[in-house]
Amino acid sequence: MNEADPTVSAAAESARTPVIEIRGLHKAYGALQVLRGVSLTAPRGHVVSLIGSSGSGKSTLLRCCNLLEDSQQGDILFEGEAVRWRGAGMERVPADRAQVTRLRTNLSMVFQQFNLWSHLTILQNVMEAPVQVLRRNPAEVEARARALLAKVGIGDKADAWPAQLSGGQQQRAAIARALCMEPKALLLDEPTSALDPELQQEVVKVIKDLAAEHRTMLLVTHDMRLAADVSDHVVFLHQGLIEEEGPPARLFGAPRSDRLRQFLSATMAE
Ligand SMILES: Nc1ncnc2c1ncn2[C@@H]1O[C@H](COP(=O)(O)OP(=O)(O)OP(=O)(O)O)[C@@H](O)[C@H]1O
Repeated sequence: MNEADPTVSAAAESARTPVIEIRGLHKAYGALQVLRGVSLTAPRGHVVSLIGSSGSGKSTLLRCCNLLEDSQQGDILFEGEAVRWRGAGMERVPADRAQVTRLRTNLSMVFQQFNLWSHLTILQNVMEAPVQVLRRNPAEVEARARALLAKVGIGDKADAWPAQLSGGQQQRAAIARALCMEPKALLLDEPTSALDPELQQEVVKVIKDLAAEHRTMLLVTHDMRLAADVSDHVVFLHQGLIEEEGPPARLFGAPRSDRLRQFLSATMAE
């Protein structure tokens, strides 16, 4: 690499900048403190999984990342750029609507319940936001949407309605929809939890393929095998704090905290 070339060093610097960085995040719903000072980093091309008991704050943390939820304290950085706030504490809200839009369109979310629009076909679902929100060329978006539907194995369902698809197919359509925004990262909130075990595997395969392509992903999951298989880094949350984190082999193979050991043995026993 030519260090003297400013374009080369700028590209290298940008590759090193995490897509998402959270520093000391606090979030409460009224009197309920859900996040109590959480920091995490999603480096470019890495998969970071959030695990923990029900109610530990995993989904809330994910939703705070793309500002679907407000937070009262702490920093959220997207590609090194800190979210700007106005107000403080329970009054704190993002100050810059354009920044919020930029962040949301670059951090595409996949929900547990798919959230496809029932009045649109599968192809229309995938094309809707790039065309209507990003104002991209419809013909180019359609070509990309069809390629993505083929990639997730439902190329023949483009003209079907969501209700005509199985849960696994709907979730794969939702992943294609998220990818069609050409986001910098995918935020996946328990993408397999609403599915029967045999349908989970279809979605697991797609997520593994995306991990193999080095897509940046933040994944909330109760599926420890999935977390172990796809993650570069696993974060165990307990009551709104990070109890333990590390590479999956270490975290699952040699957990250090009693709480993580208990959580893993209870989860494996299910
Ligand atoms: N909109 C809300 N209003 C009030 N309380 C909420 C809201 N959303 C979540 N909570 C509470 O915040 C806590 C954390 O919820 P969250 O969904 O983040 O947990 P989780 O770790 O993702 O749980 P699960 O694995 O069951 O999805 C829970 O006690 C939950 O009841």
